[in-house]
Amino acid sequence: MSRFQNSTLREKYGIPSNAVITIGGTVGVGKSTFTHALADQLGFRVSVEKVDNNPYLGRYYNDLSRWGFHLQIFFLAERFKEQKRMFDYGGGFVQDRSIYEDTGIFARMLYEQGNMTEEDYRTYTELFEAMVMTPYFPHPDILIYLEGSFDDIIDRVKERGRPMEQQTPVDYWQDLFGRYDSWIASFTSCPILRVNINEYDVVDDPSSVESIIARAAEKIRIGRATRFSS
Ligand SMILES: Nc1ncnc2c1ncn2[C@@H]1O[C@H](COP(=O)(O)OP(=O)(O)O)[C@@H](O)[C@H]1O
Ligand SMILES: Nc1ncnc2c1ncn2[C@H]1C[C@H](O)[C@@H](COP(=O)(O)O)O1
Repeated sequence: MSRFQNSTLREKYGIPSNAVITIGGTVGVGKSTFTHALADQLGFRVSVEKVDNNPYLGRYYNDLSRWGFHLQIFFLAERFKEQKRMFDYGGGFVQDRSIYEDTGIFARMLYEQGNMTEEDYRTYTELFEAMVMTPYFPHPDILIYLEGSFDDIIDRVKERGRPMEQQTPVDYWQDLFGRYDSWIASFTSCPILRVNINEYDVVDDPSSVESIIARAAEKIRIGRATRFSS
């Protein structure tokens, strides 16, 4: 079905055609799968991460401290280009992972683990802040945060089978999981909808995604009303 045929579901729940919906959550939780399912249901475009042609990701997993800064700069540049693309289209996007996770989770984790120097971390943070202050960076209308048990998520990482992730020690995923948990508890940059991965089934029960759309629509409506009235 084309994006435009599906826009009736967006209209049914009153989601503005220029909305930007970001999907967050730790590696393997199901963001990319959910991003495509949701975009299909709403008739929105997708904004996805560069994994297959990423020149640093494999090297990063082999040596975090050697390639950590390079990878963060690469992802920042990619997300900025995507941000500009979404801005140029005037919204209507579902985005796979927010830029807030790069800075608030990954870059910070590298720094706190001693895998990024203080100077590099400061340079990265200043670059991020300068980018966020441009007109291309309105906050998304909502962050749909996917969560589940650590064991279920690790099973998904194994099932997906990216070699570089399979050989990464479980401590890395455990640290990331804990950081996501604390990060989302204090996240305030835009409205949040927390969704447990057991609440929906994109393959066998598409109507479960519709109920998430209904809940997200309400948050978007309230978020916009609050933003535009203040
Ligand atoms: N709702 C779901 N039910 C079962 N498996 C899923 C579901 N969503 C994703 N998966 C599987 O879990 C793995 C990770 O999903 P993916 O969307 O790539 O996660 P992320 O983008 O968060 O890293 C993939 O193998 C995918 O097929
Ligand atoms: N900012 C990041 N730093 C380190 N690693 C990152 C960052 N953003 C994404 N990644 C990694 C994690 C995964 O191996 C791939 C794709 O992410 P996914 O959560 O599977 O969509 O890139």
